[in-house]
Amino acid sequence: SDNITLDSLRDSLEKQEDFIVFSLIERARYPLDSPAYGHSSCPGRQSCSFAELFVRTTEEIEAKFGRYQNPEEVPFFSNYLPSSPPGLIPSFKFPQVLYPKAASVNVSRTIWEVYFNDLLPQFTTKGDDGNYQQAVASDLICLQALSKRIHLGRFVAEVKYRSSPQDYNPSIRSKDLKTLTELVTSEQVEAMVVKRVKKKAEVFGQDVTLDSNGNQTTYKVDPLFVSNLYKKWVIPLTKQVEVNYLLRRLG
Ligand SMILES: O=C(O)C(=O)C[C@]1(C(=O)O)C=C[C@@H](O)C=C1
Repeated sequence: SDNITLDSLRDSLEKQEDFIVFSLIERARYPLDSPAYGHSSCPGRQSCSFAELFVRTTEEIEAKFGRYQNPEEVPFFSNYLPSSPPGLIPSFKFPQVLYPKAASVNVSRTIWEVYFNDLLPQFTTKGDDGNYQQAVASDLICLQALSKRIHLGRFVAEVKYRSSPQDYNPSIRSKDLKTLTELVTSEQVEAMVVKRVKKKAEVFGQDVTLDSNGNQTTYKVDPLFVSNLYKKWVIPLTKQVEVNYLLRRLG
């Protein structure tokens, strides 16, 4: 856990951008497919959407096979997860970096709501092609990628705190959200991230054609949508995770 530095975490955040852009591109292959988000029957509960049922069921299987042994992974429906049968998962000791009382900081609910209500209709076309399983499987990949990125804020906060606890302690004690937010903010880094993800969306998502007549470049996902996603949601939620984590750091 001593090997983790702010630079290594920023490196990880940068690599995760590739996966986030690719997963958005993959989901954008299908239209909105809105029936997948309407209600269907859900065992043991009154009702839930087809998408929610798919995510719950997949998380159950992934939990059994050890996905959440890695503290970087955060499920959307932690209440229903089964434990793994003894001996199934090869043993591995993940470094324990997080402060136990702050590790459970979680914005999964917000990510879920923002993704389905705000984001999805923006980067998919209108329409229904019946590929509901494929669409929600791609949604889950996007959701997991966004959640992992945003919840990495817990590790970023831990590393920042360890490097200068004296800077943070007074604001943690007085629960001063404004100062804590200022302390974790680097506007320069944020501007660079937003610019870089736009470029990645341009490079990874441009439609490739051999036709040299039309020189109008088109993209599978609008690069401006991707940079706005980061500016409006991904970075602010990461900072919210950082601040909420710090608030529990002395508990
Ligand atoms: O790199 C950091 O220091 C972070 O805290 C991560 C992050 C981000 O979400 O990309 C968030 C807050 C900072 O203002 C800069 C960047």
